Amino acid sequence: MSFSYAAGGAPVLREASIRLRAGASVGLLGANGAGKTTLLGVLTRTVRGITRGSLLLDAGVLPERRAIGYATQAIGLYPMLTVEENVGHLARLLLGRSQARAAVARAIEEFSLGSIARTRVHHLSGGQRRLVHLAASFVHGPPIRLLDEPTVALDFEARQLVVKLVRGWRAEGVAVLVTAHYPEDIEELSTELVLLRDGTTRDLGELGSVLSNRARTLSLRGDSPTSASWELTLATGTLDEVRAKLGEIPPDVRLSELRLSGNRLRDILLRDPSLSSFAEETEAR
Ligand SMILES: Nc1ncnc2c1ncn2[C@@H]1O[C@H](COP(=O)(O)OP(=O)(O)OP(=O)(O)O)[C@@H](O)[C@H]1O
Repeated sequence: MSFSYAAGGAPVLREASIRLRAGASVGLLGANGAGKTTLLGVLTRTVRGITRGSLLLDAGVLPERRAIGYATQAIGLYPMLTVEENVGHLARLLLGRSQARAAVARAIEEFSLGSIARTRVHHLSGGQRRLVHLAASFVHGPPIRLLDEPTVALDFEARQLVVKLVRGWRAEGVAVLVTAHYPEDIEELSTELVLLRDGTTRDLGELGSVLSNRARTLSLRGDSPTSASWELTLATGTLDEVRAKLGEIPPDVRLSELRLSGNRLRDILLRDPSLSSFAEETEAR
């Protein structure tokens, strides 16, 4: 499908398609302004503009609105209401009074918000607000969950909680679509990758296969804090290649005595492939 914000305006999305599956999580990659939020808006019908074609989710057409939970990038909470009241407001709207109470209790527990449940939102930190926003967005337990930059402002513990929750949702069969600015976050939150560039989506496949095509990196670092020039990084495809490189070091030299440009070797680091190097290369291309 394609999408423009105004008639006659340049399309933000040209050839975009997305396939979400129960129990899988698609990480949507793309530079600032690539159109990720727009794509989520089209999926949820929350943006106004000119859409051509249709977006299909799995084999069916877009399901009923309540089947989708959308945690937008911008936090939408009532600052003068408490955490419980904010989550409860959405629960009543989406589920009705009879089911709302239990759903709110579940969401408060799931997002570890018990200690601040009766605190007004305007007293909360940015990270706490983000968690409340996520809890409210998914209070109705939708089978499809879209998360636009869910890790913004979260500290390490809160971020780990979100990663754990998303993995748990997948295990329950929820279909997830997530955007994040840091490749590490996408790596932890996704099982599949889609790249959005020039308004066109490219299905990159499963995260595991994207990473298995990446090189391991072997770094040998010296003990001079001032000189960066003698950090030696060898990109290697397999562990055998790393062993072969190490094998090039004469056997009578102990690694601890190895000198690089006259400096003593301090540590050897073998890094597994990660999405960071992939993202850097894709953005440069
Ligand atoms: N309401 C709007 N009206 C007109 N143009 C818009 C509107 N919202 C976004 N755009 C434009 O659409 C393009 C895509 O924006 P979008 O927010 O979807 O990108 P993004 O990939 O989510 O970016 P980021 O990573 O910075 O969040 C940008 O050029 C932006 O200026």
